[in-house]
Amino acid sequence: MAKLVLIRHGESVWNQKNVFTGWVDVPLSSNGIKEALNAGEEISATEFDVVFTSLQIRAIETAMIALAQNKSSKTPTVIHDEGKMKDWTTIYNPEMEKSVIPVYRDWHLNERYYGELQGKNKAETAKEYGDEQVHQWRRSYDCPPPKGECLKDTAGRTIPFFEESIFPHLKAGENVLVSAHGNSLRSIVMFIENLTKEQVLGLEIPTGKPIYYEYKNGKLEKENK
Ligand SMILES: O=C(O)[C@@H](CO)OP(=O)(O)O
Repeated sequence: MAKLVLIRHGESVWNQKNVFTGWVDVPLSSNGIKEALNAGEEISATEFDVVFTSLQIRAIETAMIALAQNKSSKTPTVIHDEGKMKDWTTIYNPEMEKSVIPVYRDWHLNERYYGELQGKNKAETAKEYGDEQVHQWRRSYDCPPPKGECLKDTAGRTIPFFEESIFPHLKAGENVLVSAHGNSLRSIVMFIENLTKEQVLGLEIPTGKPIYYEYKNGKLEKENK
């Protein structure tokens, strides 16, 4: 049996300002760092075999801060893969495998691209375009923000990555941590839990709160902790 833990990054400095972020690469706020520490405490007993994050610092920081609390004697280490080395142990000293948890960063897990809304205050945007229109842009499956990605577009990159790069580790019985973003994770949760377009409209993923699944008998089952 293998465990999958999904964590949305802790609060970012633009979450704190209520600003659309998307692909803008902002760090965690001090509250977000606290959330990452708390998440780490919560998952500290789980020994992870591999970690995946987006390319964005708020998700990478969250993973590394959370794993700093881990009971494992292994050290999370970002593998600078750049596609050149599929099996990192061939480049790094194979001995390292005993002391390292590989952390892979990949753009496919980046937050939904928010297009022209990036950098705009969410409350001001709602005043300008109306609450319902902004809700559709933020939470619907197939209504994209201006020049941005709808959730379906985001799923078009997160789900193939999940199936091709993450799932095989679960099948091999490895425990996997994924540190990503509110909407890139909504697209993954929608896929895992087979949610409808209507159901995903109401799906919110809070910052820094781990979501737990177990892989057994060929499928992922949610653990209600
Ligand atoms: O601004 C963003 O990138 C996202 C996540 O923080 O915002 P929302 O939750 O409104 O989709």
